Amino acid sequence: MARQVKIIGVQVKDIRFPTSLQHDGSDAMHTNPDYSCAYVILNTDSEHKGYGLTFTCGNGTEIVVAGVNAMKNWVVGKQAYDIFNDFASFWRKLTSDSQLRWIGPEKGVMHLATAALINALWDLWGRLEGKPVWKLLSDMTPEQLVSTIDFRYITDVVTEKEAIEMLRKDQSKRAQREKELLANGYPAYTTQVGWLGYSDAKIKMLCQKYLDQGFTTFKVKVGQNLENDKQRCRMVRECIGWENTLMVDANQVWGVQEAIDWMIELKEFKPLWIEEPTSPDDILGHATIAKALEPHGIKVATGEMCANRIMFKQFLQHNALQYCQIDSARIGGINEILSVYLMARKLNVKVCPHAGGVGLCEMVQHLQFWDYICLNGDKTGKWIEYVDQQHEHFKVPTNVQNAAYIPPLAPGYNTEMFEATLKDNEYPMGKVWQELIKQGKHYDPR
Ligand SMILES: C[C@H](O)[C@@H](O)CC(=O)C(=O)O
Ligand SMILES: [Mg+2]
Repeated sequence: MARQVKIIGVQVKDIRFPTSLQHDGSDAMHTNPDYSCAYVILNTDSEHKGYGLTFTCGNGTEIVVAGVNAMKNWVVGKQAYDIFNDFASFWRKLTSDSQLRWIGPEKGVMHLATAALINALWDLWGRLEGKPVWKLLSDMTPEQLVSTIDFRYITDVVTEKEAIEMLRKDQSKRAQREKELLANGYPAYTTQVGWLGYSDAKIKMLCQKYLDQGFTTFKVKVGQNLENDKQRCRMVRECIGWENTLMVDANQVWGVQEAIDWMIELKEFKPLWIEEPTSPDDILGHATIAKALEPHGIKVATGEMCANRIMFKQFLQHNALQYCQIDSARIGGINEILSVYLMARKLNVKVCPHAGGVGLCEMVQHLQFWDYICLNGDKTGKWIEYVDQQHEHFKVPTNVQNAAYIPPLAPGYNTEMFEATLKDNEYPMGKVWQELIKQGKHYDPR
């Protein structure tokens, strides 16, 4: 019989890191991000807690915090296993609250807040079972796994029955794949060389650093200035050579034709993909770009700002992406992300998770490990993004060795931050922010 563990309280904090000071995380659209998160702590009547977060870029985190506060009554007072044993129904109730859904539905701030809460629930579940989340997922029967997913709006691409069949197909291979993954890890690519605000000297130094660490796949930000993009791509190619892989990321700055024209100018650098070439909502625009760039050998990647499974469904249905970049904190947490993996598998599209942000590397690895063990079994031409930032604030940070993510063994979703981090980085009263505000050094949009 399932244990009785009651959720007795939800705390949510606005945690920010002043990354804009060094231009860490900068791109053509987000020129001054302060990597931040709405950080959720689920208190229970046991010794266990659950920790979850959703990523933000600084200002606005307080709105996501308000979103979590508006939803927390769905969780407080509930038995954790009542949620886990009928997770899809709980997820649907949370995202379909008859009043709150008007300010979504299933998108924007409310869906970020959903992700933070749902991520905390999965962390709690992993801790209660004494398993890292990737293992919790991988040990589920196909029926149990599918019972966590709300299939509303996606059965025209994948039904529950088909999902169970897909998962059953490779059930006998799970143990061998898990062993292989624990031994070799999962390939990572790095974006750390590519933030748009970095100087040439810093980019060259970082290329060498990550080459020395064994990385063979690198991503560079583009889209602000064509001549500057050419110069930086040339410089990065000179550092990493032509045998290694380069991707470029425009973070939505272009219109459709502009994206095509700009990328034809950059094709001499042989980028594998152009990421987020245009508005994240423009499915047919992405399809047009993908078609136009196909003869030039450039694929389209997107997903870090894809609002929900329905948008992903249409991107996948319309060949609007060739690399599907699920994000662990953008759509409504693991339950919804699993449905995207299932659709991508059915339609034969590669998933390469997005991880540029706080805690995203920590979380998203679990999902890709599960995909490898239970669904896909193939790592060829796939990577998990790796950015080398804010890991020191997590109790169990990512472990990337020789450009491969090594599966964590600690229970949970790797989302717990140190107490000192929460105290010092809480916005605006934490020590870090009080000092910056006093010195006038914090980001000011004016
Ligand atoms: C604002 C974030 O750093 C963003 O640039 C991340 C991103 O696009 C990526 O990692 O990809
Ligand atoms: Mg990106």
